Amino acid sequence: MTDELFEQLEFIENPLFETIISNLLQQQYSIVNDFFSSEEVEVLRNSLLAKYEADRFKKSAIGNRTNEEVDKTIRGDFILWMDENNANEAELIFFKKISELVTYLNSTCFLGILHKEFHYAIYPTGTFYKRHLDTFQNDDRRKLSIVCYLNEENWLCENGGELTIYTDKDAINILPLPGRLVIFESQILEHEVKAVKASERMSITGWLKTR
Ligand SMILES: O=C(O)CCC(=O)C(=O)O
Ligand SMILES: [Fe+2]
Repeated sequence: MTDELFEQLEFIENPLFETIISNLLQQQYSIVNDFFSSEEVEVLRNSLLAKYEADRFKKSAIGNRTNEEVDKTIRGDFILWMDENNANEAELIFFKKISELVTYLNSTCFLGILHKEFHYAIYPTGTFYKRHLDTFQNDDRRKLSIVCYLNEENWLCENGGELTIYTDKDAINILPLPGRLVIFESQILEHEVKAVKASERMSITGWLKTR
């Protein structure tokens, strides 16, 4: 009986996910290049742009959905929440990969992630998101923040828009390169999006949450 159960639950080690876990344990963040292939980034970017052009994005707010306030001196991006239950083909690829990561985290680190929420984001030229923590006073369920960049291949340093993560010792500057995924501890690491100086910065941002 017991043998049967162990057979069914045979565990396959995933080197990429193992790297993410050891990065998180050591430094509370992980940067993964090419988490999504350039083809995957392209379909996701097209999906974002189609919805943006159909005017479905709204001005981002601070605070959570029950307690939100638009303040352009803090953040200037436009967002659209994704609906996993009505996902298009591109979004299904996205959610499948993220779900694999969540399943892995739950089975190896017992993180107890029960929910996830993601939104598309566009930062037009001139916009930014001032230094902040991704948790709310009235809700501490966000455990891990995930950002995935959907920009064109030729994103330049001069375009700005770096994600800066503040650790005890350093400020880590991360360019929003296509396919790059950044994952970090929501309740611990303050971070900011530096002003975009040229072009539009496109991404998907989300959170893995406990109950
Ligand atoms: O786009 C990024 O690099 C980070 C976005 C962010 O910090 C947020 O939406 O809370
Ligand atoms: Fe954030």
